[in-house]
Amino acid sequence: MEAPVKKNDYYDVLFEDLTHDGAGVAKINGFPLFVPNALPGEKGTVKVVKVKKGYGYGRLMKLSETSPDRVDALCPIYKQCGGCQLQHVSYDGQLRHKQKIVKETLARIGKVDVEKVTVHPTIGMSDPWNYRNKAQVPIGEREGALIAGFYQQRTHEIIDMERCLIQQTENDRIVREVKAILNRYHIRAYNEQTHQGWLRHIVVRYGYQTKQAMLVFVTRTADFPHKKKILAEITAKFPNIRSIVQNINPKRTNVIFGEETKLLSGLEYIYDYIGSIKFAISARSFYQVNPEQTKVLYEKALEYAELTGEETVIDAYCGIGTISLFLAQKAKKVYGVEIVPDAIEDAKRNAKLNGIENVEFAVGEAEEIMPKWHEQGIRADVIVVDPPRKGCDHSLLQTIIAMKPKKVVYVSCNPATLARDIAILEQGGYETKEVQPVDMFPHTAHVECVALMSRVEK
Ligand SMILES: C[S@@+](CC[C@H](N)C(=O)[O-])C[C@H]1O[C@@H](n2cnc3c(N)ncnc32)[C@H](O)[C@@H]1O
Repeated sequence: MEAPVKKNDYYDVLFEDLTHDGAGVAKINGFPLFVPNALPGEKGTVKVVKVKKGYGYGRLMKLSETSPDRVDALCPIYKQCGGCQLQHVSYDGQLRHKQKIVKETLARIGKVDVEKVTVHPTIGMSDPWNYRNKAQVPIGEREGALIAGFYQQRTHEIIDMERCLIQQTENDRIVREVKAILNRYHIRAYNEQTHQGWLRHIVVRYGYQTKQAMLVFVTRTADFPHKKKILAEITAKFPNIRSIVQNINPKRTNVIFGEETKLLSGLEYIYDYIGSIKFAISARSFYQVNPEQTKVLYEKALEYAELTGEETVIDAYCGIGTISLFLAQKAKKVYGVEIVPDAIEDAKRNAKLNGIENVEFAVGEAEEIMPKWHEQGIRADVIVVDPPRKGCDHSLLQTIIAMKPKKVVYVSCNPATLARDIAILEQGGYETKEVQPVDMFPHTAHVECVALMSRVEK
C-alpha cells in the first residue's frame, strides 16, 4: 500500500498518543506519523519530513489546541539538544506517561494481565532538576577558543553550553571555569575530521552526599601542555575536586574513553554514599547517575526481596556491587556476578570499605557463571537481576528457572526487554506480583522499573 502522506507536505492532525521515546503520534488514514514535541489530545499542523514503509516522521509547525499537560520547557536549548525529550510535559504528566508506557509494554510484549498485576504510579522526585552526578562534555573550538557543550541533535556539531538544567550545578560550574582556565593557556580541542588537536572531552563526577568532585581530561595524546600551572589553578579554585585524572584516547572513535588512565592530582577515587553504604567511584566505573532516586530504586528492590537474614541472594549484572551491598545488610549471603573485571575490583573494594563480609563476587558472563554456581550446589532464595537495556540472556533466564528461587526481583531500564523476559519467567513457573516504575531520569523519556516475581508453589 502506498503511504497516504508525501514528504514536505503539510497536514492538520490530532495527536492520539505518545511513544516510549516521547514523540507524539498522529494518524493520517491509519498511517502513523511520529512528531516530537506534540502531546496526546493536541491538534496542529505538521510537515512530513520522512516517509518509511508503514510509518513516517513529521515536524510540528503549529498547535491549534494544546494539552493541559503542556508546559513551557525551561531550558533555552531544549530543542537543539534533544537530551530531554519531555520538558514540554508537566512533571506530573511525565510520571503518568511513564506508568502508562510500562503498563502498555508489559501487556503488549509480555502478555501480562495488567488488570491483575499492579503497575504502581511512577515514583518521582520532589525536585526533578539538577540531579545528574556525571557530566560528559565534548570539547570543540570556535574562533580559536574552546567550547564545551553538547552535540546538536543528529549532528556532530558542538554547541557551547553554560548550563544544563538536569545537571548538578557544581558540575556545570567546574566545566565553565576549567574551560576558562584552559583558554587562558590556549589549549587546543581535538578535531574529529583532521584527527588533530588534544582535548576531546571533560568529564566531571560528583559525590552527591560527600560533595567531592572528580575531573577527567580525555585527550588524544598522553602529553599535557602547561600541566603544572593548569592543575594548580584548578585545585586552588575548587578544593572539592579530590581527583584529577587524564584518560588517553588516541583512536578515531565516538567512544569517549580510551584504555589508559593516569592520575594527575589527588586520589584515583571520589566517595559517595547510597543510604549508609559508602562507594569509591573511579573515572570509568559504572555508577547510577541519579543518586537520590537510586536509593529509592534499591530500597524498593530490597523491600521486594523481603529478606530476614536467612537468605542466600544472587545479584546478577552487579556492576560495582551497589545492589549486592545493599542486599547484604539484610541477607545471610550475597553472590554478585558482573562481566567487567574493573567493576568487580571496585565491588570487592567497596565491600571492604564498608566491612561487609557476607558477599562474594565473580567476574564473567552471568549466563556462564550462574550455571556453575548451580552445579556447585549454591541455592538462591532470591535472584536479583539488573541487566543492560538488551535485557537478560535467554539461557540465564532458563538457569534462574532451574535454580527455583522463591523470588525474582527484576530491575530494568527498558520496559520492552523486561516484558519479554517476564513472559519467559512466567512460562517457567513464576508469577508477576507487582511492578514499580521509578523516575531515574526526569524530563527524558527513560523509565526504570522494579518488578517482583514469585515462584508459584505446586
Ligand atoms: C544496568 S547496569 C547495573 C549495574 C548495577 N546493578 C548498578 O545498579 O549499579 C548492568 C551491568 O551489567 C553488566 N553486564 C552486561 N552484560 C553482562 C553479562 N552478560 N553478564 C554479567 N554482567 C553483564 C554491565 O557491565 C553493567 O555493569
